[in-house]
Amino acid sequence: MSNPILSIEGVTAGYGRVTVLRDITLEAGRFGNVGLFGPNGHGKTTLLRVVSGLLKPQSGRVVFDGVDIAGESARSIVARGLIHVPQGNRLFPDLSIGDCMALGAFSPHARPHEEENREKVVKLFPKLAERWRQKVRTLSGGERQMVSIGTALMSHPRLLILDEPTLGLAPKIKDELCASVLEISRGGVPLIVVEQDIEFLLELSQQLYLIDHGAVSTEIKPGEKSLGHEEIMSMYFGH
Ligand SMILES: Nc1ncnc2c1ncn2[C@@H]1O[C@H](COP(=O)(O)OP(=O)(O)OP(=O)(O)O)[C@@H](O)[C@H]1O
Repeated sequence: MSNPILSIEGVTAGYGRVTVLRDITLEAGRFGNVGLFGPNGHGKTTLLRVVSGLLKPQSGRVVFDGVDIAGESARSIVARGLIHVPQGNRLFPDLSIGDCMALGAFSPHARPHEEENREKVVKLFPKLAERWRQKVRTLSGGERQMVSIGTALMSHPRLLILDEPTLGLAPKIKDELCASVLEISRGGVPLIVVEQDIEFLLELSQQLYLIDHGAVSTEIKPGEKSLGHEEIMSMYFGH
């Protein structure tokens, strides 16, 4: 057991006058990977946006590696090695895969590791190596997701956040992607993952938080309780 690399302490946040997150407290990186789950629209993405500096919280602290980063710019948070892969492949369509990878390594802390990280990405996603000069707009959904995660790995993450990485993927591609995410985790990068596929989330995570109406309604730590698929579903939908 190690210290958490990230602690979210009493975070309240929202959009304009609408409050979405209410006094959220959780931690990541102490036991391994953290899985976040819960019904649609209950604030998971909003929480990730607060962590990565895309949304300023109304109150609370986001402590990454001992420093409160709440309200810091997204750019400086990336430079700390906290990397967020948002939902839905937000990539520049006219860049090639190679360009995306170079862009991922732009941050000063990532540049010295560019070559080693490129090798890791190519090993993890051999399909990308075959299409290195191909433009993003010509890629399939699965390939774009690989580019998104590959670009994040080029940023030399110390903590990697994935928002619904398997969303909308066909079963075979999804299986490939799940295997790659598990491989990333075995490589020692702690993950925070939002995912609707509970089986995958249970396989990947050592610690789980259920986000319900913008608050943590259940936390499951290793050894406390082991939840199966059916119990998780009943937490989701009620009895
Ligand atoms: N940019 C925005 N402006 C205003 N309201 C927003 C914005 N983004 C999200 N919301 C609102 O915040 C609430 C939480 O949305 P959020 O995307 O965080 O939920 P989620 O749990 O990640 O859902 P999903 O699983 O569907 O992505 C929703 O009511 C949504 O309408």
